[in-house]
Amino acid sequence: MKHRKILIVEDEKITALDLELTLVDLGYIVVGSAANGENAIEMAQQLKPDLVLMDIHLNTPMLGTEAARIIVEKQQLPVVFLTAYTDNRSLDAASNCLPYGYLVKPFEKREVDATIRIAFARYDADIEIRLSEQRLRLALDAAHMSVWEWQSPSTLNTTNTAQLVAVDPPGVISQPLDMLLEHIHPEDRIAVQQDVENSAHFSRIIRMRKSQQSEYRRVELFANLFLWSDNNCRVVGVAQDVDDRYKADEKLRQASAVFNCTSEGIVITDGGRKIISVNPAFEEITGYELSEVKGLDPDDFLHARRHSDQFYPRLHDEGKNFWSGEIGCSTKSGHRFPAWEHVCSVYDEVGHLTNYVFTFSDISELRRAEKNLARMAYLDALTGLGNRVHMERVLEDAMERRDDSRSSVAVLYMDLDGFKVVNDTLGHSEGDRLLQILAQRFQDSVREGDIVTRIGGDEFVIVVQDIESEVGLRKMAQKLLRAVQAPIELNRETVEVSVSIGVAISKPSIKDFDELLRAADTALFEAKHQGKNRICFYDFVLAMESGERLRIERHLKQALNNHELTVEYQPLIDIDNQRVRGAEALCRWYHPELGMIPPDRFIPIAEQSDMIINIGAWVLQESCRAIRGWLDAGIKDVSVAVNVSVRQLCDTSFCNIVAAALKKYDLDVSSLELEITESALQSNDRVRNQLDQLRTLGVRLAIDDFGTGYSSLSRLKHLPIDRVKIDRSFVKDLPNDESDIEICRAILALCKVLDMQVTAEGVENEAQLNMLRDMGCGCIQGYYFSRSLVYERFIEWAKAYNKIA
Ligand SMILES: Nc1nc2c(ncn2[C@@H]2O[C@H](COP(=O)(O)O[C@H]3[C@@H](O)[C@H](n4cnc5c(=O)[nH]c(N)nc54)O[C@@H]3COP(=O)(O)O)[C@@H](O)[C@H]2O)c(=O)[nH]1
Repeated sequence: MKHRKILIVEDEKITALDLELTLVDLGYIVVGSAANGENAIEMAQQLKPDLVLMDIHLNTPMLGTEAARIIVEKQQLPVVFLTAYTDNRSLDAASNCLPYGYLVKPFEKREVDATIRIAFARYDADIEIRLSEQRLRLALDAAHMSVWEWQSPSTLNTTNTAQLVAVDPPGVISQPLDMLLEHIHPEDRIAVQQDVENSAHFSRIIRMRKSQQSEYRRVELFANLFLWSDNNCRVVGVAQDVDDRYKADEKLRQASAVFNCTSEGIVITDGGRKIISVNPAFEEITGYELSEVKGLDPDDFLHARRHSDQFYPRLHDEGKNFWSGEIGCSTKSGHRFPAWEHVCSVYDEVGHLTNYVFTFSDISELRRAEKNLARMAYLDALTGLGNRVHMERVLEDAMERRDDSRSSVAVLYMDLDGFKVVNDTLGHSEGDRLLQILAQRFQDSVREGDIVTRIGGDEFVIVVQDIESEVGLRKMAQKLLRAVQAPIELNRETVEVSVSIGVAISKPSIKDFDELLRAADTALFEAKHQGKNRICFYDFVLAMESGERLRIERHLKQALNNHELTVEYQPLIDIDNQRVRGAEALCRWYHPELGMIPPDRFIPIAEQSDMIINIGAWVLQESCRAIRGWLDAGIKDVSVAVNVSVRQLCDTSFCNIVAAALKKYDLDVSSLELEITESALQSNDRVRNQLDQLRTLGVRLAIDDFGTGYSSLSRLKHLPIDRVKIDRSFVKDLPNDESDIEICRAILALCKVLDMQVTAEGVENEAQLNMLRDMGCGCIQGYYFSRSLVYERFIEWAKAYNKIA
């Protein structure tokens, strides 16, 4: 206690000297003596005393209390005031400096000693408290904690000004509770208020923010309620910023939920791949429990094949730290399943491998679905047969194999005859039913290795591999013909259809499957052309014809532009008045190199593309131009019959084309007749609509080649038809063939009832003419009268005929 340094501040020199002597006598060191406040502040800084004895009433501009305040503020030195008398103002000012004692002049030595000793003792205790507070503050700071204190909880309400002392690094926050509550998230405020009012001890995590601008952070409040000795209640607690921990916990909780609830199996191992943990999905998928696999390497029991020795080292070397891929896995019962697995390595903060995480899912379902999809991609949904893609695959494979073994492959290309009629008349569901029944019949008719496919609409292709002989193939095709011919029982009706079959056998000259298929298609085309319901094999002649077809197709595109087409007119004779009643317009093609190409060669080719639309429109124009010319040349009451293909009728602008041609040449609608084949009439609704429109326009319609198609005589009455043309095949053998006679008679009789006119075509001799006239046929066309004539020749011919007749 002694040898402590003391600074005396006293303006009365004698008092100062007396005090100094007393202090020295008591064993203290007097470091200096100041007579005014300014000196005192300076000396306190330079001499660094342990205590200042300060006269309250310095007789200088700066008061002792003011000088003491500055010294305490700057140096936190203990101050003891010296005073001879004390007024209240001086005492209040002195109290604000928190002095460590008062000495009243004149001093008693013992009193001086006691006061200074007490002052030092208190000061030392304060230092201790300050140090411990500092330590606490540092500890709180390190723990992200604040201390808060609040008095009188019994009077708590938000307007209460009770003080809350929060030690919040770096400083102490002191604010009323309602202000503090403002910093608490609205949803947490009531709970905090209730805790403070009602609980002796509580802890709670709340959301709090430092200012309006800052974000809410999670803070954990701990508090205890104390009853102070003055009977006041206090709540004292700490608030710890746990936001980072809370977020980390939240992530852990989420990770744990994923771990427990995901449908993917998860295995966590240590760095040596010994299993530490597995999730419920792992147990569900594999049937193993954790206790059974703990400490095992997944490669030892889960993976059907171990990862290679390089696999794990490569995982680290490549720096990706994860791998994904398909792998075979086994369950506890030995069942194998395909799995999609992710392997991920985990490192600590210094880069040491600590864990592996394996996640995997059973992808058996996916693989099954993929297989089904693939199957569906090759399957015709309606019939269950393979589809075009399947057929092409099979054929391609078979052709490739043929290269190895020199065996042959055959394709039977089949197209139903008359399927459209069934579809249009009985409806699509009956059409579908028919296709299903026939698909089954085809299946039943072939051998096991033969592949039956439906490649679209009513087209079927059968691929026959390793064929033994052409004879066997022919037999097979005939069997198929018969299978189709047998009556088919649908839901509403029993129907009969037939099929045309084109057959092609692979030859060394046929390079690929596409070519083989084209060959079969060419043969099919020929089968249709020859009258349907038959088999046609692709051979040399057909190859030539097909080559010719390609040539025609190529040249035909230019024929119209190159003015190679012309129209000729074959007279139609009215038997009753023996006059020319008109002509049929017949298209001719004179190619500069290929020569004259007859219409039955190029028209079917034009009909396979839109070329027929342009050619047909051109023939119509020419025909109208011809009528106008004949009228102007004085040949009255003639009309022209123009052939119209089904493709033209499907073209929605056809009616307008007809109307425009008539208008252009100022013709009456009666001067035009359109000839439509029976099959065109049965095509589809679009065609029927066009025919109705043409009818409304006033154009007359005729059925060409009647009897060769599918129209029954009884169906005639439902068709928008004015004239029927008896096909020349029924005329050819008149007057000798009984059945032809019957057919012609029946057609004529029915047309009479239905009030339809009749033309017989292909009349080549007088006997045919006489018989048809006797049967009541009104109009005749044929070589007997004339072949087709060019426009100018027709004028001469018609004038001459009318004169003679
Ligand atoms: N869509 C279109 N089709 C057309 C057009 N021009 C012609 N054709 C069709 O081409 C087919 C063949 O016609 P073509 O070689 O002209 O033969 C016609 C006549 O020459 C022939 N005929 C006439 N009388 C006799 C005869 O006494 N004997 C005999 N052997 N043949 C004869 O008949 C054909 C006319 O037949 P049709 O049309 O059925 O009345 C033919 O199908 C034409 O329709 C065209 O511009 N568009």
